[in-house]
Amino acid sequence: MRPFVFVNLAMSADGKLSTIERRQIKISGNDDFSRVDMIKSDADAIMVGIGTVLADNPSLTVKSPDNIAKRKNKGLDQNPLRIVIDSNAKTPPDADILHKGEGPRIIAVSDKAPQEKIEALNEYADIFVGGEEKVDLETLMEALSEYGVKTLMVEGGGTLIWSLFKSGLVDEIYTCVGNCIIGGENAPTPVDGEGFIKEDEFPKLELLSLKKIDDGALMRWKVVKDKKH
Ligand SMILES: NC(=O)C1=CN([C@@H]2O[C@H](COP(=O)(O)OP(=O)(O)OC[C@H]3O[C@@H](n4cnc5c(N)ncnc54)[C@H](O)[C@@H]3O)[C@@H](O)[C@H]2O)C=CC1
Ligand SMILES: Nc1nc(O)c(N)c(N[C@@H]2O[C@H](COP(=O)(O)O)[C@@H](O)[C@H]2O)n1
Repeated sequence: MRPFVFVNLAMSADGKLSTIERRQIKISGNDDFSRVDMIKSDADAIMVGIGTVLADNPSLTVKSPDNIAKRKNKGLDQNPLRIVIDSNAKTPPDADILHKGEGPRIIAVSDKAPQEKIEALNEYADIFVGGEEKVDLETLMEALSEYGVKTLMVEGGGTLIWSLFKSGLVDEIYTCVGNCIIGGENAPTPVDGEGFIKEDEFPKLELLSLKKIDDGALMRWKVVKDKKH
């Protein structure tokens, strides 16, 4: 058993998540930010990689008072469970994700994470330990399911999204294409990592919807399971 996993990302018209300096930038507009807040507030949990925490210092909180009120009325915490994939326990103890907003957090580390760093983070978050070098995402998903997580939103970055696709752990992906060009051959893209080589390994997608949003476009894709092309 694992949660339903959907990725949400914003990329430039030339397919970049950020600049070569990995600096956080606004790619999508206000309507998209409202949409993201809504789907985040409907999710049981939200996940990012440590690369994103170090680059952007996100809080991953629900921002709109209406969305917060809706969660509270359902008896939920103000924010979904926030999860960082962090093999070496490098999350800074003063990171916004650990301090801003109410609600539980999990830092997922691998067996090689230093014990003293785990203990420091354990003051603010539960710790999941699994995987020799990198976090074992499959085992983590099973643990999240047992924890009651039915829907999991993944906010990036490209390295984590690659691992999830490689392990067949993505069900849907929202791609917001903003009206800008970033460029840079080493700038992060939605799916980085090693990349698939053979055509029959490419995850196949079905387009569920396509619409204009702000001055860009929003696509919602379903990952087609067990179909090779
Ligand atoms: N435009 C957008 O929607 C978003 C953009 N970003 C951008 O993405 C960039 C950060 O992305 P990345 O550097 O790719 O970092 P990332 O956020 O994908 O984190 C990857 C890191 O997680 C750790 N990790 C542990 N276990 C892992 C596993 N099993 N699989 C994969 N990673 C594992 C590794 O240390 C790895 O380097 C930043 O520039 C950020 O601004 C991030 C989120 C959303
Ligand atoms: N959906 C979306 N659109 C953009 O234009 C973006 N730049 C991002 N970036 C990611 O969203 C996260 C926001 O964190 P906060 O909760 O607002 O602190 C952060 O991880 C950015 O990388 N997303």
